[in-house]
Amino acid sequence: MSVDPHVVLSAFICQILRNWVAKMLALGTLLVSLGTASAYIWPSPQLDALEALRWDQDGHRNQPFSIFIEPCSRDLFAPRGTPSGRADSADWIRTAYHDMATYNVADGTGGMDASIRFTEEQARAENAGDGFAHTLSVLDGGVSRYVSIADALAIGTVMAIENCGGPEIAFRGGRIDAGEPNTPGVPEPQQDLQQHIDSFARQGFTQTEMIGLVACGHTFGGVQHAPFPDIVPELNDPNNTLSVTHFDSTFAQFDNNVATEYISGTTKNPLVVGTNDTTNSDKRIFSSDGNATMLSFANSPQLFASTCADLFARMLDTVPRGVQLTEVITPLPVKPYSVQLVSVGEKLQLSGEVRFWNMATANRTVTLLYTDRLGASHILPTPLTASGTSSAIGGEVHSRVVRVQHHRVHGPHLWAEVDELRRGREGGGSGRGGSPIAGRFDVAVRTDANITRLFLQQDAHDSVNRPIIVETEIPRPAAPVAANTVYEIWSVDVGGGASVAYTLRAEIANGSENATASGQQSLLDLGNVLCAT
Ligand code: HEM
Repeated sequence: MSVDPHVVLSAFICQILRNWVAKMLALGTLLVSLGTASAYIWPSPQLDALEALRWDQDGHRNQPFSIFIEPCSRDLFAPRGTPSGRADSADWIRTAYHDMATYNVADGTGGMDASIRFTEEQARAENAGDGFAHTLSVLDGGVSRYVSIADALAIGTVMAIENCGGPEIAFRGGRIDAGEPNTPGVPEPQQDLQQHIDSFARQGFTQTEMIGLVACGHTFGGVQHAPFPDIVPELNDPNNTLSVTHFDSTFAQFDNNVATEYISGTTKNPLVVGTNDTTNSDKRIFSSDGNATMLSFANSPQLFASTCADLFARMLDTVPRGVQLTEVITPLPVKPYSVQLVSVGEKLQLSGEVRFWNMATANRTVTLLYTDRLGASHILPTPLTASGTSSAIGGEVHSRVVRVQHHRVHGPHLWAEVDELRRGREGGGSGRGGSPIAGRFDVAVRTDANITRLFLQQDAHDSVNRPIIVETEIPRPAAPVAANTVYEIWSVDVGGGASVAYTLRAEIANGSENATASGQQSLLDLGNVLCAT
């Protein structure tokens, strides 16, 4: 049998990965000195996925969210594309708040756990409107085994705030999706001030923080006529077809107008100047400290922004007791993507991309280097080509992606130099399996690797839509199928489905220990690492 040249799993690849990780650990001090103390160590499948969703927003390798809030007044669900007066960005922020607002600080239940996705919660009067269903249908596009629905909602919220003029929000990942609806508890406009103070206390916020969080949220969006006909009228306005009375004059923009207009008495906020005083909850809340907090926001856009940055982050980090969030996820200065080592005859070919965050400008030259097994350094002969730029936070920060293709390599260490700055580090190796059309994996396994189990993992959803993993065994061949003197081939047919993503994993008997290592790529681009030694 001939060896599929696209398949290789080797001790050599593992050596690259391990050396790379060791170097990244050594690099830790440098990362600290670059001001990215919380940058994690690549590779980490979960953090890689969260980092990409959080930061690779526009341009090259853009992730699925930001286009839905560009421009920030965009309403994907507007009837026949009319200017509806609504905005996806406002929906996402309100959805996150309503998901969190069930939190009970006393018993640790509720909080950001995507329980708002249950129709039972959405049917409650406290969750009037269809913005929750709209939001989740869009943000579902970012959910995977590494990104929970609640994490996707949190990232969408961060983007909506940041990309629409707001401050940078510290984002942590690791939220866990609820398996059932939470106890009700979202505040409603007809409740009195004491009920709101008590409600926010249960959620973990003081009265002053309540004023802040409501003002921060209500710098976006407004009240729609359909779900709240007793609060706002039908507008019969072709430029506001869903009759939304906005909280301030800039409903798709983060700014302190919600405070300046309130303090100056020009506000049209329907929860302040509504004709029915019973539902004027913003008025009662904003004035509950003699307007001191709102005055401070009106006087200082900076104070408003920094207060909102803190409160929004706390809102998103309010999770059920026992859920452990990650460190704040900052962009990795150097991040490899889709790094693959492919066997071609007796050689290995390296290809892939490296993202340089805010570092490699068009004027800089990027060089990849590697050391061979004897420790000698070499420069990859062909200069790297820029394959695009990506950006985040409304275009404030940019990364540059360079592509390395088909360089033959012989050594285990690889790193990047950006002009005089040596900061990048090398990527792992790869196995690449099967044709997406035929849906078959042929995996070359080292005969001396002592693999006890080889299997594929595939994303799926459980009965309440939480991401789960389905496993497919790759059986040990009944009779060894030798590829050459070093490898034998294990195979599995996975059926059709060109766009299915798989992770290839192995359990390896190492004395009495089992070890598992993995990476994730699509079937078309399986850039994985399987440590088989
Ligand atoms: C006492 C507390 C609160 C009450 C009574 C309240 C009430 C309301 C009401 C009645 C609406 C109209 C919804 C619609 O028509 O679809 C609304 C919209 C909104 N609320 Fe609140 N809210 C409160 C707190 C908050 C907080 C703390 C946040 C976020 C931090 C927030 C964020 C939003 C946003 C972004 C919208 C606009 C939604 C859109 O335009 O689609 N609210 N709120």
